[in-house]
Amino acid sequence: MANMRPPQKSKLLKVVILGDGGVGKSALLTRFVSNRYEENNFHTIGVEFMNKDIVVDGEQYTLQIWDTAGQERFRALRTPFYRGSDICLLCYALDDRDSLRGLGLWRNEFLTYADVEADKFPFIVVGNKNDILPQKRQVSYESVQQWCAEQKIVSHIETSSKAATNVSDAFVLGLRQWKHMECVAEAELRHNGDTIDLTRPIRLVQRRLCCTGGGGAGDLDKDGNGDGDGYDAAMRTPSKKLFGQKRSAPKAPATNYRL
Ligand SMILES: Nc1nc2c(ncn2[C@@H]2O[C@H](COP(=O)(O)OP(=O)(O)OP(=O)(O)O)[C@@H](O)[C@H]2O)c(=O)[nH]1
Repeated sequence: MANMRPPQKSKLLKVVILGDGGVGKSALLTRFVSNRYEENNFHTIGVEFMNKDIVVDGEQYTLQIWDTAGQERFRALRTPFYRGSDICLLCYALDDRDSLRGLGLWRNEFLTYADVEADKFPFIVVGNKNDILPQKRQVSYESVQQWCAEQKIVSHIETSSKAATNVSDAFVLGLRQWKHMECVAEAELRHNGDTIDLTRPIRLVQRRLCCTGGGGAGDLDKDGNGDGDGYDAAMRTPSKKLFGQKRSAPKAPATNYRL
């Protein structure tokens, strides 16, 4: 009887993973959601998505994570799914310098089709395969840091889906960046009081928690079993954004697509 608190509502965030074919986008998603790794993955065709519930800084989130096809020939199949995104992971592989060169193109493609403002959107740069031998590395951490600075991207992390290194941290980094940008947007709204959208009173009240978070990345998994590939009720009420999204951008359909 003691613990009768009503269940906390989960915020739904749409995350899109982009990058050249073979950098390990699908492996990253599989490791994060199911804690599995497969050596021989098929190329993704179009898009696929999976859900993952996590708790960060005491708040519950459902991440709806879209894995996209990195091959150019699937461009028309993947781009319609960029709209309504909250976070974008730009991936390259540490043993493939071309995949780093491609990041700018991926970012531009995303900005075009998601219709968001570059400097107000949470991009996370993810260098995958950091388990490789040092002699196989083609991309230095420093060179990517420099590229990120030029693009005004503040979040960069190296991961390994194979060795399960920093994979959850990459998604949490995205979430924290999203939260930070929401706080900034909220502060701007307060500052320009005359432009506050009065149709969103509930959303603004919810946002009081926004800047209060602390804690580390240790509180990730809500359920621990990581099998979040189901269609969650929360998906029918995706959250609205205060930042980044340009006006009148419709949400991508919340359906279980596998093209
Ligand atoms: N060494 C190492 N290899 C990895 C890692 N992640 C993925 N790979 C390898 O890279 C291959 C490609 O991984 P995928 O996840 O299919 O790559 P993708 O980016 O989804 O590729 P597309 O579907 O074509 O866009 C896999 O078959 C693995 O062999 C990693 O962390 N370390």
